Amino acid sequence: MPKTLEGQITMEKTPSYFVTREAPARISAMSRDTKLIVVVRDPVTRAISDYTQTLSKKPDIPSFESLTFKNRTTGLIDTSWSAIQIGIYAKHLDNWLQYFPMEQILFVSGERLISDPAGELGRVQDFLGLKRIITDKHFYFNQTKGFPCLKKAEGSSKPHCLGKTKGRTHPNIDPEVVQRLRDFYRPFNMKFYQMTGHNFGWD
Ligand SMILES: Nc1ncnc2c1ncn2[C@@H]1O[C@H](COP(=O)(O)OS(=O)(=O)O)[C@@H](OP(=O)(O)O)[C@H]1O
Repeated sequence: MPKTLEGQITMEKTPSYFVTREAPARISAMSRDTKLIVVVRDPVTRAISDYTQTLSKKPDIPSFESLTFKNRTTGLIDTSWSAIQIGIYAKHLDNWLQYFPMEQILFVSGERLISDPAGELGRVQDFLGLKRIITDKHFYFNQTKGFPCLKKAEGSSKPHCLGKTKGRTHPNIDPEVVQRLRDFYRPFNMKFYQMTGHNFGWD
């Protein structure tokens, strides 16, 4: 990490840190004051999104339904499949809480980032002790993309949406499998709401 001067904030973005066992100890050893921001979304949608991304690179992989189960007949979920494992947020958070207090971690709702991007970024700015510079007036809803986009990209006067790899159409998944996954995640989600003091409304 580069040295941070007075009045500067250094940011680093690596999604996999949240689920990497060694990351909290290493980051804490570097700086105990580090603030951590994690974007979380409904773990079932997250798993399907994860699968959709892999499918776009390797079209020959087995179906989502077959990867979900260790044994489809008994309904035993394959928790070693990373698409499933990553969504057990309470377990990963437990690991971080061994090194960082809850006050240093902000969980951003992926759902609200879409429905109210300025509101969610308001929380981020407050958490970082920044003035609320980014507000509603910076966004518009792009009907073609189906997502909020920036009215002007940084250093440009043109609107800017996220790229093609963000906001892909998900495949249809057998509703029974989706329900089984909802049942699987419910207790972990409840624990996560308790730990964060925030109901993300996934159930
Ligand atoms: N404004 C806006 N525009 C487009 N997409 C948006 C936006 N806000 C949030 N999202 C959601 O971001 C999801 C992809 O982000 P990821 O961090 O998973 O992408 S990546 O894994 O780093 O490629 C992506 O997930 P999918 O819909 O599953 O593709 C989007 O739902």
